[in-house]
Amino acid sequence: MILFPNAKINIGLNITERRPDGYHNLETIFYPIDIKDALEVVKSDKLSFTSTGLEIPGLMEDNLCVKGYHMLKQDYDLPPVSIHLHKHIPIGAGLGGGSSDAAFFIRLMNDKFKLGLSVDEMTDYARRLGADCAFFIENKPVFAFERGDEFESIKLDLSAYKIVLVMPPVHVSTGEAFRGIKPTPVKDSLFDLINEPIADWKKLIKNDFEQTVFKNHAEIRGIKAALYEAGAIYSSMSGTGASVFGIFAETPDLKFLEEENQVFYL
Ligand SMILES: C[C@](O)(CO)[C@H](O)COP(=O)(O)OP(=O)(O)OC[C@H]1O[C@@H](n2ccc(N)nc2=O)[C@H](O)[C@@H]1O
Ligand SMILES: Nc1ncnc2c1ncn2[C@@H]1O[C@H](COP(=O)(O)OP(=O)(O)OP(=O)(O)O)[C@@H](O)[C@H]1O
Repeated sequence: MILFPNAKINIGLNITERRPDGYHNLETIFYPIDIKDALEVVKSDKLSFTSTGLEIPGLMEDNLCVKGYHMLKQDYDLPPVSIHLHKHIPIGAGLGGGSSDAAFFIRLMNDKFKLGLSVDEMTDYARRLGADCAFFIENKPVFAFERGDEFESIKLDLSAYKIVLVMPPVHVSTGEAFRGIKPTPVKDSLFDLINEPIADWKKLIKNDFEQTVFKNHAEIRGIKAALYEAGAIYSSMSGTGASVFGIFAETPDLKFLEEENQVFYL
């Protein structure tokens, strides 16, 4: 069975308080985008994981798909499987690529082996693999809060716009981005601000990680400025970075960025 895990962007990201468990409460809007991996799982005589495409850092057993298999195996009588992942979603990009693979793995195993898991049960399993994973079970635009794994539905459709995603040759780890963050309670919730006209988002909707990540990575700040100069209605770093997206009325000419960066016209 083959599925195509997609990436996400964060529209707004406010870190509101530090939690006793060492995580942070935050507010963000998760929005699915059309940059995808390919994930295949077949029955096998032993568990294996292989990948092609982008090199995935870390050991095979640390891959979130393999962690997902061992997690489900504790509760279900699963046969060994061969997992193959073709990695296309940029890594360490703030695009949730690994988290998406993990969530799609849960969805695929539920279908393939008829585990009978509900959406809520799959979401609970996904939460255990990472704060970003749960969103990808339902995989639709949502307002997320707490660790980023509790959701309120929203109506948000950006299909009338052109979204461009720029990925510089830089890797920002989630842990690095959280270091130096000062949690700040929000005055106006993103749940309300997202309903404001998109032309007002530039002054209303912020990503708190920009203040810490831009300090060490001026090139990421530069990309955001370049997207606004190219006519973006709204631009922001996604998640903990390093990718930056721009929302345009028409497809912009960003050839000057394509030399040093991966540019995705979505
Ligand atoms: C910040 C976001 O990128 C927004 O999309 C995500 O919530 C991060 O989700 P993620 O990459 O799945 O993060 P995890 O792998 O769960 O956590 C990595 C590290 O990020 C920090 N972390 C993550 C999420 C969160 N709400 N608070 C945190 O403090 C913790 O130090 C944690 O050990
Ligand atoms: N299937 C996977 N794909 C990519 N990375 C994975 C995977 N499984 C585990 N990882 C590990 O997770 C780390 C972060 O991966 P990911 O690409 O999800 O980060 P990200 O795009 O910054 O996501 P986020 O928005 O959640 O911060 C990688 O450096 C890698 O070591």
